[in-house]
Amino acid sequence: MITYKALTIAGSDSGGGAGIQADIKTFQELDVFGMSVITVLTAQNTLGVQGVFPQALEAVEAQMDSVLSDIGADAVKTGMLFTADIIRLVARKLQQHKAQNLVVDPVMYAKGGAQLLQQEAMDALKQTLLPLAKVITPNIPEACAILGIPDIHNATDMRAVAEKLLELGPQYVLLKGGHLSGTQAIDLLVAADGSEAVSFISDRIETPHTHGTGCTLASAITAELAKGRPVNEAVQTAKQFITAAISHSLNIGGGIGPTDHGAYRRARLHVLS
Ligand SMILES: Nc1ncnc2c1ncn2[C@@H]1O[C@H](COP(=O)(O)OP(=O)(O)O)[C@@H](O)[C@H]1O
Ligand SMILES: Cc1ncc(COP(=O)(O)O)c(N)n1
Repeated sequence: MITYKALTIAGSDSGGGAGIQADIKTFQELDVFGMSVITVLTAQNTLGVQGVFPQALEAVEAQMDSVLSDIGADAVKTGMLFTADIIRLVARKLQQHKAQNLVVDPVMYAKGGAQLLQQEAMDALKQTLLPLAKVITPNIPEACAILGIPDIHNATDMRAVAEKLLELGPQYVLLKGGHLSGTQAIDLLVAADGSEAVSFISDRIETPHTHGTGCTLASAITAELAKGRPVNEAVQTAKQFITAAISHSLNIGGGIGPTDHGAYRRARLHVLS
């Protein structure tokens, strides 16, 4: 029986691989009841982003009030927010509704390069949203853009970058290493309470089809936090989930295909049967 509830506040990806669609699929696969607040509609496919349509602030506010005043959420994730006004509104409403277990994925670019956060929204992200987060999940280019430093190119530099991000106020930083080269995909978790840094390592899978991997990882963390799991365990399950999804990624469309959100469940059923 599903007893836990998770909310995603993010952009819609018409192509189904990232954004709200990836998040809801992931919540469902991890046995958590999924809800959504849509901030932006994107016209998007495997080839790129053809259109970006931010929703009216009243529409974002009304969705948040509807969901959080009645159903509530055990954990909340934010993804594509696009404008400074939407970021400030979302931060204010999260505080008003005393949202628990907030995961902030500071989405800035799509895999094809399209901009998913306006340049002038960076300050609002840093000042209003990151300090509310239990976990933030930047990839390396996002982490370096937030800090205003040049991109890093090796795993040994990840620790310093992740620790610098803690100064912005989140309780945990999961710095994702998917953008580095090398035979492994390494993500690093650091905590503001001074506990040991932990690396989550998988083999790097040779595939171009990684559309939505960041959204999927962050929503899997959110689902596990909704169940009351500690952050370390939530990230561990999420890393297994995304690794299975990338291992079975889908060669659909003519560009960067999505991952298979059902692969983790099927692998577990196979082991259990
Ligand atoms: N080729 C790959 N093989 C295995 N894991 C990967 C690969 N690419 C990314 N990952 C993992 O997918 C997740 C998303 O990572 P990343 O690509 O860095 O973020 P984003 O999707 O936000 O750009 C991370 O857990 C990362 O380690
Ligand atoms: C609506 C939306 N949100 C987020 C992403 C980023 O996707 P990724 O997980 O590949 O970084 C995207 N392409 N579209």
